[in-house]
Amino acid sequence: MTIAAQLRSFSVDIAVRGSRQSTRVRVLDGVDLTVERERVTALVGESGCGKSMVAAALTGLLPPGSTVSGASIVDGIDLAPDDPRWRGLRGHRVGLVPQSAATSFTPVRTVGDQLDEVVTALSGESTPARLCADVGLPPGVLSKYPHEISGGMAQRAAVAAAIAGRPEVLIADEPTASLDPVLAQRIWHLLADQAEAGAAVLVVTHDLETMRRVGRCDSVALMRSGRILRQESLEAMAASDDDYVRAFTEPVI
Ligand SMILES: Nc1ncnc2c1ncn2[C@@H]1O[C@H](COP(=O)(O)OP(=O)(O)OP(=O)(O)O)[C@@H](O)[C@H]1O
Repeated sequence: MTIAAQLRSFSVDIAVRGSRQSTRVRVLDGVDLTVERERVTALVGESGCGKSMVAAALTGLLPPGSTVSGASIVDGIDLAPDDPRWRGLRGHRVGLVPQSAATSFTPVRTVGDQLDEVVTALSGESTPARLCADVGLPPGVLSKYPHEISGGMAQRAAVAAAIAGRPEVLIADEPTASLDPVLAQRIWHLLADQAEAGAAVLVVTHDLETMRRVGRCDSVALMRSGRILRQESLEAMAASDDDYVRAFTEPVI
């Protein structure tokens, strides 16, 4: 298996502005994580432990003014947060399904126009209609504005946009958060298909159960307080008798 993206001893401090002065807060603290090609890796952990920051670190989208140490390596390149090469990588080599899918679309243009723009910009082989079909969206969605579709539909449209360029690394931040179980399974299958086609897929999720049922969870990285506690197979993790670990695996195994 080949590593497609990696964080090595990666720490991030972000500036938090108070009413009088700003302070720096450590949000990632020596994170080690590997995301391999042809595999689906789940990133789990309690709320606020830093999962979205990991997604941001691997897509060059950390908050402005962040100070980092360690390495964030994508496609073999060690990239600082302000490296201009991120622009060329995003979409083509690294795709992101953001946590706030609905707000990732501009409100003033139709979903179809925006997907069309993404396909053109990325020289993608698919079409907006085919991408919609892939993620289980009815074709009528293409003529709608983002405020006219449900949160779950926006979520699927965001997945469609992220896979338009067939990125080698696909990072999805809670892609099934506002979906019913049937649609959630469909999205998991879709992500598994991307891995099957060779992509390295990292999914931030609280839904290991559906992931396991779909049968595609090759590795689980467990976070707490800005650190990765362990990264291993779901079965290996389930064998742990640590209370924090069991809280994530017990409902699943
Ligand atoms: N823009 C910001 N300003 C200040 N603090 C932030 C900002 N974004 C995130 N944080 C803090 O960074 C830490 C990590 O946040 P992050 O969103 O990565 O957590 P998470 O594990 O994804 O949480 P959740 O599961 O609730 O989405 C948290 O303590 C959060 O409060």
